[in-house]
Amino acid sequence: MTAHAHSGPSRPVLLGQNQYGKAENRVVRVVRDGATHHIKDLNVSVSLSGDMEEVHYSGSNANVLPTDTTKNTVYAFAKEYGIESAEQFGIHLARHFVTSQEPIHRARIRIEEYGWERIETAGDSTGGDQPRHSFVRKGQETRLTQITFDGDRWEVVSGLKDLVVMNTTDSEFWGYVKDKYTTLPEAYDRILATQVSGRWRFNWTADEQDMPDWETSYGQVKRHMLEAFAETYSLSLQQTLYQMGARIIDNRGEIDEVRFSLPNKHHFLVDLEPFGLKNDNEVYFAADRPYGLIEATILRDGCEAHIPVDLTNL
Ligand SMILES: O=c1[nH]c(=O)c2[nH]c(=O)[nH]c2[nH]1
Repeated sequence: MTAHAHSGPSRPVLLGQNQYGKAENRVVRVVRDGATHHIKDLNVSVSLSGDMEEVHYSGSNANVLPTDTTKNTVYAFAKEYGIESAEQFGIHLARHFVTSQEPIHRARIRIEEYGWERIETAGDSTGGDQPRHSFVRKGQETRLTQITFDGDRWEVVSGLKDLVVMNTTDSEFWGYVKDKYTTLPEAYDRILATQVSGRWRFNWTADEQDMPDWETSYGQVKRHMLEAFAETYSLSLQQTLYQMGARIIDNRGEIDEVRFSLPNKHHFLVDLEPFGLKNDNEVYFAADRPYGLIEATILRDGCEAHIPVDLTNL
């Protein structure tokens, strides 16, 4: 029996509009111009249509370019043609699928682009040859605060969430424990990216004490956090986290405790060798899950921890 057999003669079953492809290919392309890096970060969805009746009716795949191949093409083209703009990249892809595959008559490429800005560190304005490989994703983070008052003492915990940052070099991860389940290759030059969720507790507790300037404090905490992220040569996200907290404690006397929850947003180098292409730390697959989750509190010496371990409880 064929798949398009139908029960009654008066109501034939017909295949209507159909399309297929790989959706949401997350590709990050790094261009390394000496110490100055440039990045493009896209979410690319491929949808193809054409002579696809047979695969629906009988299951014959003779006209089907696998969706897996459309994914590979996205990554290979990121290397071969680069990503000048989302439009240019989409045009290359659409043209390729329609002109190289006889059964494919139409290609629709949808692309979302995530914007990034450079993290400017204090050194940038003075010296010309600062490394420039640190980025913060465009769009505002969400600023948070919690105030508690028991009629006597105040506790103010402020923070932020959804501040996304990336270093395209100066990050390694090696020398870790290896047991019989360990397969992770050691990395000597990897991307380090995270979506910062942080909380910091002010030591202002009594009305009589000078109240901090909350606006200035927030701006400076964020600045120190970003500078520490950009300037730390990282051997682990744990080390970077500690540096971010330590910079805040060292520079902001009004704060005694900082807690971070940092998802390790993994960027995997795509193997382009099957396509005869060398991936010289240029094309990455940005995985959304699973992710490592690195969390810790950094305290001023002699102070007690009050921020809850689970930041969602604050
Ligand atoms: O910075 C990292 N810390 C880890 O604990 C870890 N574990 C892992 O698999 N990759 C990483 N990266």
